[in-house]
Amino acid sequence: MISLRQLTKTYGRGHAAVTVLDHLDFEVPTGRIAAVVGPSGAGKSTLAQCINLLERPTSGAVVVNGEELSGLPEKRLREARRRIGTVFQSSSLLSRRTAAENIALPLEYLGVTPGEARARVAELLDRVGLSDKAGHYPFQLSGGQAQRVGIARALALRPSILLADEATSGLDPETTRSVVGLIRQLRNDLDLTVVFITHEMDTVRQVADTVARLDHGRIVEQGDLVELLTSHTSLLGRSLQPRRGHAGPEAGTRTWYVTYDSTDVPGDWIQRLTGDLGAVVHLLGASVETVHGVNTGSATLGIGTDDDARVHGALARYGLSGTPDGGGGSRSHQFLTAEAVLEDVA
Ligand SMILES: Nc1ncnc2c1ncn2[C@@H]1O[C@H](COP(=O)(O)OP(=O)(O)OP(=O)(O)O)[C@@H](O)[C@H]1O
Repeated sequence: MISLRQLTKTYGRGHAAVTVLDHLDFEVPTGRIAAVVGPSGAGKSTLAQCINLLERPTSGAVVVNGEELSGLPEKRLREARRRIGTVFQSSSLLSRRTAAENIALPLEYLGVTPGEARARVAELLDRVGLSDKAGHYPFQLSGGQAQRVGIARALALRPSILLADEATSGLDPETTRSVVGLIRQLRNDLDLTVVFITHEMDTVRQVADTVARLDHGRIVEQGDLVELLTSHTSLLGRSLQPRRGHAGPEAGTRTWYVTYDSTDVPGDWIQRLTGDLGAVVHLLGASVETVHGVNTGSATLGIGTDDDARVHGALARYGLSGTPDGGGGSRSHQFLTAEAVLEDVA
């Protein structure tokens, strides 16, 4: 488990002082993957550096499995860092070392014997599916393979916490999916606690158990991923929904923005809604996906009735909530982009 207690980081002094993390409280139980999202400048990188103890917090505590690491003297801090493995954005491999030699680096610093290091590196290469790339140099690896080597290196010293700082940023969607799958697999196998810092909402939906939104140096909203995705009142949940466009309405219909507001929306809800309302229901756009076994998503409909109360009632019957276009819905009821929602709240 990792626990951040009243974590504060201030750069500079006096009039020039900037408080980037402001008495932030955050906890990730053992074996869970917590995504941290937030707008540019919210303090995500600073948070990552305080978690892996590359930066000392100005005040507050970083506690791992009950032990406060942030207050340790320098020598013990070096040892404490071993409990937190970090994967960075560009895997930051040394170009003159092979994949195996890069993974061995933390073991060499620790003074592990060459024989032990070889065995551990072979095991780690196997875990990340790259046993056949041991002798390859970084320029001979794809972006996804390099990131896998970075993950293996982060795990070399058997940390209990894995910190991923924009670890999939810059990777294509297919490679991201495979790296995310690996992280979830490693979490399962090694009971890792994972803090996954990212600005990519699509990745959050694939990787996270829980999501926290950082803003102005504090966690301002957090929750279980599926609960957030099925809550029409959560701005964070809305910002997690995929972005999409939709077709224009046909004459005689009104546009409705509909979200899955329950974990058991029936698959044939559009058909049932049409029957209930006795009116046309045109599908103008939709994005539905299964997240951790639950169907979540949103749709834009053109509905051929002006009886809003009946539409609200019918939607609620199937675990959906909706807002008609121009029907007094606030901006937050429309499908905003992730950035717009995050800025809206800022
Ligand atoms: N060493 C430093 N000295 C002074 N200010 C800093 C320092 N590092 C970061 N900051 C300031 O802290 C704030 C948060 O920066 P940080 O890089 O943590 O945000 P971020 O959420 O990671 O942003 P992005 O998504 O754009 O990378 C910014 O206003 C930045 O200028």
